[in-house]
Amino acid sequence: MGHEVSQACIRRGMTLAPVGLTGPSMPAQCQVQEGALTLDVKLVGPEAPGAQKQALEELKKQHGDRLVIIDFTHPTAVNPNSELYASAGVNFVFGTTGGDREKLMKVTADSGVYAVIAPNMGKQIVALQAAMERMGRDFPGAFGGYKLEVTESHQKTKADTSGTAKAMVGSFQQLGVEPFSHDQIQMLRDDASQAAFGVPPEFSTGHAWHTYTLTSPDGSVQFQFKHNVCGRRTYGEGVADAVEFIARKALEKSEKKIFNMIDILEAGEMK
Ligand SMILES: NC(=O)C1=CN([C@@H]2O[C@H](COP(=O)(O)OP(=O)(O)OC[C@H]3O[C@@H](n4cnc5c(N)ncnc54)[C@H](OP(=O)(O)O)[C@@H]3O)[C@@H](O)[C@H]2O)C=CC1
Ligand SMILES: O=C(O)C1=N[C@H](C(=O)O)C[C@H](O)C1
Repeated sequence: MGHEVSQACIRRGMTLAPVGLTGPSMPAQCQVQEGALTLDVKLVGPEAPGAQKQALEELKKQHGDRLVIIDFTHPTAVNPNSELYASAGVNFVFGTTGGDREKLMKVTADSGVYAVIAPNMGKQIVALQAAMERMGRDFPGAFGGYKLEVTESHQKTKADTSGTAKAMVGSFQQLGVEPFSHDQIQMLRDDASQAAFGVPPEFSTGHAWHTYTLTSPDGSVQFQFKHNVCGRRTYGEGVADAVEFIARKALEKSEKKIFNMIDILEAGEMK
């Protein structure tokens, strides 16, 4: 996702910072290619204590509120990274799923930085999430007694359960489905079950397929909602929308500081 979001931001005319934070197994630098452009990015890993914070503070000194950090890392980095951004006072767009989400929201709110935090940046999926949230609010209990089944398939490197599926389950619960916990979400992470689910093999290293099935108590009525994404380009485009949005909110000194992608869609600012 680091490459995908960098490329999308370059396509929108933004400037990519020459420094990025990374995890323990990454090299000291990488190249981002978009069109005819090739950019070198220095990578700062977590090995040297304080180096990541120092890198952020230097970038902030140079770019002020025009600097937006984009985080697509790992569930184990969700809380340490959000604490790092909060302590360095940098605004951010956060697509990483998992971690302690309540703590993430609290640290961000207490810090006063501007942030977009969302488990899915794909415009049409954000619209589906918004529609399901609204249906849950407008017609609570409309699917009373229905049984929910959720299957999600992602590349085998994905460490956690789909954050999007978890958010959708919240709306189905509002609609009155039988009790359903996140542990009941069926995760597919191996080639054989992904092929049986219909995922094209060329996307085994980057896809997100979700199916939600709701069945009436007597089995006579069934609803199915699906969103199947091959590749990751759609998220990169959503991230570029989020970066433009949050940079503007910071420059305007907006009173509301924390947003999700539904807020951006509702503001008419997803391209
Ligand atoms: N909101 C959305 O629309 C989307 C969300 N996602 C989410 O984004 C996250 C990343 O996905 P993806 O790019 O596929 O994952 P990858 O595993 O391909 O990449 C994650 C990168 O983050 C690095 N990393 C690990 N720890 C840290 C850290 N503490 N600080 C900085 N970098 C770190 C890893 O380095 P190393 O290998 O050394 O650990 C790796 O290079 C997942 O949570 C995924 O669910 C993905 C797509 C869309
Ligand atoms: O890891 C991914 O790829 C994705 N992660 C997000 C999630 O956990 O819901 C969004 C999308 O499914 C892609």
